Parts: sequence; structure tokens; C-alpha cells
Amino acid sequence: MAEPQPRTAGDVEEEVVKAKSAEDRKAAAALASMDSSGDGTEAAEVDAAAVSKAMKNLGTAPAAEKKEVKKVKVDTADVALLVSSLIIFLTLCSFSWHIFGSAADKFQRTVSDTYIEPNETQRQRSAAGKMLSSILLITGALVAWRVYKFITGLRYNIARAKSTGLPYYIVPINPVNNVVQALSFIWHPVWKLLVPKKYWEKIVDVCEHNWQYEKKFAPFAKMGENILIATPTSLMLHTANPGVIHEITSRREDFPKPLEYYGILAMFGRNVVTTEGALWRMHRKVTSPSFNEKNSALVFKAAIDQAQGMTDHWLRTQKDGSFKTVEHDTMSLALNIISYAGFGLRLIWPGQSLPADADPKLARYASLDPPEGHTLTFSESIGGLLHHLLPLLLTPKLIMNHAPFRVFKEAKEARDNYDLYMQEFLQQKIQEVRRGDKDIGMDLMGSLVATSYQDKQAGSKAGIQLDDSEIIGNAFIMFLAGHETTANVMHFTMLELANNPAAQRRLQQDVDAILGRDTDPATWNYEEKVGAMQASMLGAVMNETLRVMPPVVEVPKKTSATKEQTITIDGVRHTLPTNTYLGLCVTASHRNPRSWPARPSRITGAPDDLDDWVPERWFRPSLSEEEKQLPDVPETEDFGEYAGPDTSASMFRPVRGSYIPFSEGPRACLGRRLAIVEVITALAVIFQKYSIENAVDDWASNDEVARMDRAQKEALYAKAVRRSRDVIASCEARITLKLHNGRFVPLRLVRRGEERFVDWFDS
Ligand code: HEM
Repeated sequence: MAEPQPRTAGDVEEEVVKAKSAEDRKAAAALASMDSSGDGTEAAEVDAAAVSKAMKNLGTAPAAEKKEVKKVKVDTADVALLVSSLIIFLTLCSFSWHIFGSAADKFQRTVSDTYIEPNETQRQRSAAGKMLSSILLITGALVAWRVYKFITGLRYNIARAKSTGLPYYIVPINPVNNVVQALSFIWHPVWKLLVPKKYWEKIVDVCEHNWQYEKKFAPFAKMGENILIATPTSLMLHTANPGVIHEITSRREDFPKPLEYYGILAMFGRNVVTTEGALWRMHRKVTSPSFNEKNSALVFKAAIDQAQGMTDHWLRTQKDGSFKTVEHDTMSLALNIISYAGFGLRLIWPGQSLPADADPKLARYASLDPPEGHTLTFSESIGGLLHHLLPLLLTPKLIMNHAPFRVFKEAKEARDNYDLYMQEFLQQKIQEVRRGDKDIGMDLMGSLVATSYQDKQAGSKAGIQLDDSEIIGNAFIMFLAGHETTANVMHFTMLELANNPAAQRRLQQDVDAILGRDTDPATWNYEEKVGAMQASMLGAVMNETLRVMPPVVEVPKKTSATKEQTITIDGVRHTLPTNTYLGLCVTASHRNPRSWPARPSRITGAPDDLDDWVPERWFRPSLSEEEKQLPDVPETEDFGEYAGPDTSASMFRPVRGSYIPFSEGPRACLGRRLAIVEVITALAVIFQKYSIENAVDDWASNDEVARMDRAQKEALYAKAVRRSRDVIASCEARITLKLHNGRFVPLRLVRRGEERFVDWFDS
């Protein structure tokens, strides 16, 4: 891999000039000043020469920059189209005129017979006729225009699809749009009715909501690892090809994020997830220093405290022998950990009280009752916000504020409460900065405020200055990104461990060996233990959950509006036109048989086990070194955060681009190290003292289970495992992949040694 180079003053200057908008210029200038005053450790952007060199190493020099595929000109076919649209339009008008004109006539005659003077009638009749004809004219014109746009748009995108040299499929509507997916029950039948089966039978699978999780690798097995789709409004490529994924994620500037899909995440202000170009670099520079090893150690400590709080809570509430709130509770666990490590806020479980050394100013955030001025607790406001993200995005503020629906009221209440909490928190941090408090910068919000306000105070003109909404926007994104994703991984890992008792037993053996069965978790040392934990079954179960149930099922990218890009697919160069949507399909690439060694499924009897949760696969030998070597596209700038691999070096190492739960390259997840530490630590705490079993009380009481023999117990537990797998199969990706519509799997926490099933059962 090419060594990162320091950015020169020339590079920086060029970036300032390249920055298009005033905001981008502000950001680039801020970075320029940072760079010129910095220690020179920052590395270079991907530069064209280096990419070219890397491509040459592959034996394929990059094609000379081609011009954008020319917009399909209005040629004879277009003229014919326009004429035919006009004919449709005129026919429609005259036909409607005929029908509605005579209907209006009849209506007017009826009315005039009773109420209106004859000459008045005539005037009314002609006015009604005129109005009808205007409506018809406008409707006809719109229909004709839409037909024209549909056909020319489709022809244009088909031409662009052809220019790539890849096989392509035609779909009548852009299927990436959420609303279009939700309405598939209307347009799919029409599409299937009007178009011969061979044109839709394969591609229809990738036009449905949740296809990435439900269909998994199947569409790619049928259509190849790259599925190109032309629609009247767009060209899109879904890929499960590791080489393509690696190249796209490595070339950040060539393949930016389609920000139009991220509007929802900018609700409280622009942030590191919702920006691109120089502005993104500024946000990333300010946020990344908080993602250091010191904070990982804090997460380790917080995860120990919080996992103990959660198990105590389960034991207290497990009245009928089981608990049904594992999803809710893992969400609380993750929120409490990120609140502490990222923001210095101590949140507690019901029944717990704040430690004596807790900052009284922050107690209002931990309160289990809404503090003065609020109608929700801090946790409730964040929970409500996440729960109602879609209505909050899709509903205009005016309707949200006034419509009498419960969902809008709840969404508004959560948003207003959260906003207020954050404003209060921000003001508190600003005051601390103004007072010059020494420990400011320990937490994320503190360091965001310090970076922006200390510079302002010092009168610096060029320093990075996020405005208040950007500080709150970044805080929101850290709560959101660091919360639901990690909670889902913990939730599904616990469900899978209950379904796979042999894996659970092996996990416990590893915990005993690394951390000791009787040790107090409060004494565990981060630096000493974390490496071994990641290389053990703790790391394996987390990696496997992230493989089978990645919280983010597709990472969206695109080519820019101004420049087409070339990529290499299995050694052949292809050109992707401007504005091509690129979907890096996480669920499918995690199941691509080319990248993942497989064995026959023990669960379904399928020839491979790639759809099954099998953590032991992480101890299988890696693919050959030769296969692991993908084109060496240089990495881009170092932003200071954790840069190590996502999986332990001693385990199975996936081919680059084949395992992307955290995405890859310069825009990979900023919080991945925190997430890994959090998950493996919480699991270690839980499984050191306890086992987790599926609850069976829907079928048998505790007494009945006690009277059962092994065979009866085996049949009973197998039933519970089947139910759990069915529920897991019903997950849906709505922002992240999780259970919806009140679905859950009941579990039971038992002290080790008191298990009824998982100490012997083997699925
Ligand atoms: C298991 C847990 C997690 C998973 C699977 C995950 C996954 C991802 C993915 C796939 C992306 C790329 C998204 C895209 O390109 O659209 C991403 C970005 C990001 N994640 Fe995570 N994430 C996790 C935990 C966290 C945590 C704990 C934090 C912070 C506390 C965090 C903060 C971020 C941020 C700030 C970005 C944007 C980075 C950028 O664009 O520069 N994530 N994450």
C-alpha cells in the first residue's frame, strides 16, 4: 500500500480554489490554516497519479478522461416521440371535450330548467365549458409531458447503461426511493402485466423494500455481482463484488456520498455524516480526535458498569422467569455508554442511583423523571426521536405541529425535548470554555465547543468554527450512530447465542480463560485484556452478527454530477457515467461464496452455511495471500482516529471489500473501535456469570419443564429456537436493521450452573 504523503501548501491551496460553495471555501480555508500550523502528520488526498500507478500495477492503465456521456440529443426518434405525445394529448383533449362537454351541457340544462334565466344559462354553460376545457388541457399537457419525459429519460439512461459495457436491466420507476418501494404493491402488478416476464422476473427482486436483507445474495447469484439498472430518472449499480467495493470506498473524491439520501440526519444541523468535500473534512477533523484509545478505555469501563446494571435489572424484572425487553434494554445500554464516553453524562438503570462523585449539573440528564422545563427524560427524548425519525423527516413542520395524530404529537414532543436538552448542554459547555475549565475537551461535545469557541475567543479568523447548529448536529449523529447500531449487534448476538448453545459454551470458556470466572469486572484492565478478547469467541460472535445482520445493509455512494469514473471489474475497465447511484450491498457481499469459505449448512441442509450464524467460521483458515491482494489503491488522509483492522489479526481475515459492516476507506465508521470494545466487553460481563436461554413459558411452565426428560426438553427447546429464527428472519432495515412492529424474542437470564437447556443442548 502506498505510504500516505504530507499535504503540501500547494495541495491545500488547490483545495481552497476547488471548493465550490462559500461554505466549502470556509471549510477548506479553515483546514488550510490548520494544516499550515499543524505538525505535518496529515497525509495526502488520493492523487490521480497514485491511482494511475496502482492501476498500472494491475496491468490496466486508466483510460484517458472521457467526456461525460453526451446527453441524448433530440434526434428523429425524439421528434417522433414528441409528435406522438402531442397526438396523444390532442386525442385526449378532443375525447374529453366530447364526453365532458356534453355532460356539462346536460348538467347546465337541468340546472337552468329550474333556476336560471335562459340567456343567463347560456352564459353559465359556456363558462363551465371553458373551465372544463382548461382543466382538460392542463391535465392532457401534463400527461403528455410525463409520457415524453418517461420515454426520453429511459432512452437516455439506457444509452448511459450501454456505455458502461455491463449488462443492464430496465425498471420503470427508480426503486431506491422509499416511497416507491412502499407502493410496490401497486406498480409491480402493472409492470408485470404490461411487460413480458423475461424483462422483470429477475430484477423485480431488487425493487422491493428490504430486499437486501430478505433476498441476501440470491439476486447477485442470478444476475452477477454487479446489477446495473436503468430507469427513466436514474442509473444505478448495486454491487457485491469485493474489488469494486474496495475501489469505490478507497477513492473518496471520485465516489462521494449521495447526500440527498441523508437529509434526515441533518435534522439538528449539518454534521460529519451529512457533508461532503472540504466541509466534510472539517467536520471529520473536529470530531475524530475524540475517537482515541483513551476514550476506548472509557467505553470499556462504562460497558462494564452498564452491563452489570442491565443484568441486575433483568434479574429484578424477570418475574415470570423471562424478559421480553432485550431490544429496549440493549438500546438503553448503548445510549448510556455513548452518553458517558462521548458526553460525560452518567445515565442509570431503574433502581440505581447516581454515584457520589457525579457532577450535579449533569444529574438532570440521568433523572428517571422529567426535570423542570421538560416533559420527557433525556433517555425518553432520544428514544422517541429515534423511534419517530421517519415521520419527523417526511412530515412538514406545520403539519407536525398542528395535526391531531398521536404519532406526530409523540414525535414533536421527543424532538422539542431533545432540542432543549441539547441547547442547555451546549450553553453549559460554552460557559465552561469561557471560564477556561481545564478538563474541557475530554468529551465530544466539550471538544467540539472548545474547538469552535476557544478560537473565537482568541480572535482567530481562520480556525475551525462550527456554528451551534453544527455542534448540536454532530452530537445528534454520535448519539444516533453510536446507539442503535451497537444495540442491534448486542441484541442479535444474544438471540443467536441462545439459539446456538455450543457457541455460548465456547464463549464462556474463553471468558473464563481470559478474564477469570470469579474476578470482579471492575478490576479488568483495558490495555491488558482487549486484544485477547477480540481474538477470542467474543470477537468471533460479534464479527458473525455483523456479517449476517449488519445494522447498515447498503452503503450508498455515487459518481459526481460532473465527472464520469472508470473502475475495474474482474480485470476489465468500465466507465460509470456521471450521477450513477452506487449501492454497496453489505448483506450480499458478506455472503458472496467467492470471498467466504463455506461448509454445508447444519441448520437448513443448504450446500453452504453462508446464511447461517456460525461464529466458528472466524477461526477457519484465511483465503490464500494471493487472493487477499486486491489492487493497491492508496489510502487517503489520516484523520487521527483508530486505524487498525476491524477484526483480530489472528482470526479469519476477509478479502478486502468483502466485509464492510463499518464501510471501508476514508469514510468508514468513525466509531468502529468504540463499538467493538463496547460489544465484546458487555458480552464478557454478561456471560462471565450468566447464561442466556430462549424462554419456553409459552409452551410449558417451570414445573412442567422440571418433570421433562432430555428428549422432551430437546423438542421443547428446538421449538423455541425455531420461533426465534422466524422472528429474526422478519427483521427490516429502516435506517438500521432491526425488529419492528412489536416483534420480540423472549429470553431468560440464568446463573451459570442453573441452566435448563444451554449447558447440554446442541442445535
Ligand atoms: C456496530 C456498530 C456500528 C456500525 C455497524 C456502524 C456502521 C457504520 C457505517 C456502515 C458507516 C458508513 C455509513 C455511510 O457511508 O453511509 C458509519 C459511519 C459513521 N459511524 Fe458508525 N457504526 C457503528 C457504530 C458507531 C459508533 C459507536 C459511532 C460513534 C459513537 C459511530 C459513528 C459514525 C460516524 C460519525 C460515521 C460517519 C463517518 C464519516 O462519514 O466520516 N458509529 N458507521
